[in-house]
Amino acid sequence: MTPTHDGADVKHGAAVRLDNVSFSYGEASFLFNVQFAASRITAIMGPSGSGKSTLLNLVAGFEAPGSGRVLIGEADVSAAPPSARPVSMVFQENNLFAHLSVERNVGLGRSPSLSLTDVDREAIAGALQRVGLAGKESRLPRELSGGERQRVALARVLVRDRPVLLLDEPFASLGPALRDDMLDLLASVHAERKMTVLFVTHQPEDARRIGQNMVFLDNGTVAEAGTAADFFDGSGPEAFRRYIGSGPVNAGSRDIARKRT
Ligand SMILES: Nc1ncnc2c1ncn2[C@@H]1O[C@H](COP(=O)(O)OP(=O)(O)OP(=O)(O)O)[C@@H](O)[C@H]1O
Repeated sequence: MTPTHDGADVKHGAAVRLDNVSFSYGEASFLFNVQFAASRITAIMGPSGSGKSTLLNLVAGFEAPGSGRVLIGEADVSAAPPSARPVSMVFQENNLFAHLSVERNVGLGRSPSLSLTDVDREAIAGALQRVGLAGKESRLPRELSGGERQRVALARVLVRDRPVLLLDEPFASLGPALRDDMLDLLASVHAERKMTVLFVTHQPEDARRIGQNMVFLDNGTVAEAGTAADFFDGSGPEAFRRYIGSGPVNAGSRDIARKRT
C-alpha cells in the first residue's frame, strides 16, 4: 500500500477510470469514458491532436475536468492537486532539472525538498543500479545521452513508487535500438512493480511490444478499447487499422516478437 499525501491508501496497480470526463481547450473539446485495468500496460494511440496528452494530464491533475470524475482505485481524485495523486509521469524530454546531479534528480522522487535520509539514499543508489546508471550519480543531465536521461527519469519513478505510471511518448526521440532497450527495461520494471501504466505512443511496434491493452483515441474521445492481441489481429478495429495504415495485419508484421503478453 502506498500512502498518498491526503492519507488515503491506494493499492499498487490501482485501476484508473475516467467517468464521463468532459474538458475543453477553447474549440477543442473532449469526452472520456474509459477504464484502465489495474497492473496492466495500456498503450494509448491516436492521430495527432486526438487528445492523448490531454487524457494523461487529466489523470495527473495538470488539467481539471469540466464535469465527470477521475478515479484512481476507489478514490475520486478529480479535485486533488497533482502532488496528492498516486501517479508518476515521464515526458518525451525535460524530465530533469538541468542544475541538479543525477542523484539529486532521482532524489526529488523521494523528497521534493531533497532532505534525504540514509534509507532514501540507499533507495536512490538501488534505482540507479537498476536502470544501469551506477557510477554516474554526480553527472549533470547535459553530461548524459538522451537515453541515459530517460533512465534517470525511470529511476525517479522507481524511488517514488506510485501505483500509476503515465508515459507521454517517453522514448520518441531515441533511435530504434535504444528505444527497444528502454522498452525492455520498462517491461522488466513493470513485471517487478506491477504498476498500472498508461503509455502514449505513435509507434505501433512499441504498443505491440509491451502493450497488454490498447485504447485508440479519435477526435477527443475513446474510439476503441480492447486487448493488444485483438487490436493487432487482422480482425482488430477498422479505425485503428486505417490509422496504422494496414488492412488486415499481415503475417510478416504478426511475427514481430511481442516480448510480453
Ligand atoms: N494548452 C493548450 N491550450 C490550448 N489548446 C491545447 C492545449 N493543449 C492541447 N491543446 C489542443 O487540444 C487538442 C489535443 O491536444 P493533445 O496534446 O491532447 O493531443 P495529442 O493526441 O496528444 O497529440 P500529439 O500526438 O500531437 O501529441 C489539440 O487540438 C491541441 O491543439
